[in-house]
Amino acid sequence: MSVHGPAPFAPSAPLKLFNSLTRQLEAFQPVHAGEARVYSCGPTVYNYPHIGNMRAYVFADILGRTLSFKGLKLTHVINITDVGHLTDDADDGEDKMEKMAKAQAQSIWDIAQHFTQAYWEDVKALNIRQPARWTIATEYVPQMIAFAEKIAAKHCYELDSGLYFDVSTVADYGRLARAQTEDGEGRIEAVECKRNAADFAIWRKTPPGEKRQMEWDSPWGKGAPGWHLECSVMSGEVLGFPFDIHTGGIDHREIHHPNEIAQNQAFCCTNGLDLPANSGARVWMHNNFLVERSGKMSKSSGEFLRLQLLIDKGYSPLAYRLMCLQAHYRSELEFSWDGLAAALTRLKRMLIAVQQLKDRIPLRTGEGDHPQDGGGAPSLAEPVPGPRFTPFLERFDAAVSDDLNTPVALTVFEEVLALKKVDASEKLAALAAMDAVLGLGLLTLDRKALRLKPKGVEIEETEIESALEARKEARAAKDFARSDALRDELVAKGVEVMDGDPLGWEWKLV
Ligand SMILES: Nc1ncnc2c1ncn2[C@@H]1O[C@H](COP(=O)(O)OP(=O)(O)OP(=O)(O)O)[C@@H](O)[C@H]1O
Ligand SMILES: [Zn+2]
Repeated sequence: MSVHGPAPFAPSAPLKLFNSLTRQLEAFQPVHAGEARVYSCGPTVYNYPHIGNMRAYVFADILGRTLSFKGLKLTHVINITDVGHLTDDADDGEDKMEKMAKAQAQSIWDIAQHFTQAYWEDVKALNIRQPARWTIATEYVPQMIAFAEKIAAKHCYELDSGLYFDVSTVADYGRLARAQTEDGEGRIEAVECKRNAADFAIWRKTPPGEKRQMEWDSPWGKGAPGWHLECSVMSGEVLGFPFDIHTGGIDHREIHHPNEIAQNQAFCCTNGLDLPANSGARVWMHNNFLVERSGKMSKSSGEFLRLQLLIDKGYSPLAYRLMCLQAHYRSELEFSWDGLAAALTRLKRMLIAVQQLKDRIPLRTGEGDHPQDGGGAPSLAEPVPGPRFTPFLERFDAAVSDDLNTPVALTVFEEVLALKKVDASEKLAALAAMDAVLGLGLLTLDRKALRLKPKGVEIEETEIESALEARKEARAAKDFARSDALRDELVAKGVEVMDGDPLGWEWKLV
């Protein structure tokens, strides 16, 4: 225990997470004491991610940050699916990657590389922390073959088109899917001779006489792994079964994750095949969809919203991050431009308040008015909020520990932001502790980052500043005709002048 100043806040609220497999909130119990091992289903890199896809990774990031906040050593893995995901999750249709490669007349490897990069750029722009490992599906094919070989005799059968998993060989198949609907699987039997409609290919053979761009030798002939096999293998390989938490979008509750679970049961079945003990992960978590008025945002539907479009229209990606945090991850979130604009305004208010607070903290040693710093410079890196902030941090902790209740956590953050007559350094420290979970980056964010220039606007910031300066002079000289003319000129160039803006933004691009 330190004798110098207050001890750092230690979150102690019990962490409860909603487990889709048991359909209840459960107290989080790490498999390995003091650790949290998390696997998130990554994108299929046949196209740009849309902002709905990115909601899944903002959610996984908040989960990871919360686990770190709770003092657990986090190992987070996100995969990149560059082979094997068919156009229909239920084992039907073409490989998404092959289809795109044909349409673009490019190699699958180039397509994969291009869209993986695009996804990583969005990850960065949204302040999503880098996972411990990105696992690329095509780098794990030998392990996939080994996994399939281990379960083949007891759980699989071979058809001309591939090696199929017999879902009747495991207990309680599809339990995860039934968590959402009781209507049964409702799948289309796409392949003749399957024993059960829900059976799925864990290895797809290359048809005779064909050559695929991505194919590997296997005991079942040349071919490619199935999408579900990939995630079972990469998660088990890197994190070890059972690991703590498996995440994905809510669509994965229907087919992808039930199939992963069936494979994991087959692979882990040392003591029978029961669920949830053999599902491979202790907790299965799913984020709900980002929807538009017309329905779920989907890549397959052609037109979709990319993060870049938001940026082109002048919205900081962090406004979208905040929009995600304003909803609970298990609620549907409807995207609207108005909603995004409101999130941006909220973010601006937060940022201005943080900046005003920072302005109150002297940066140099020896200025004497911060005795609690022991004479050193106030350190943003090692914040220690004093006891005044403990009740707030406790409420923040309770909110995020309550199945990641970010909407409530945000309001606690804003309450602290609004506190008057408190020590500025301590307040900043409390905000830093909370922002480490929210990931808005408010302590280091520059104002300019929130004043992005929409693509269509050609005016430069210096030009705006000098017009504003000239306008100030005109007003001082009571030349209101000139002041109005300057304002109108700016409006014509897409700049709205904000006279009397309490936040001091002065202008914004419209
Ligand atoms: N509209 C959405 N809102 C939230 N999460 C989504 C949405 N659509 C997909 N996801 C999730 O995004 C992640 C990445 O999905 P993936 O790249 O496999 O998309 P996809 O299934 O190919 O595309 P789509 O379903 O959009 O056509 C998955 O966890 C998926 O569940
Ligand atoms: Zn997956």
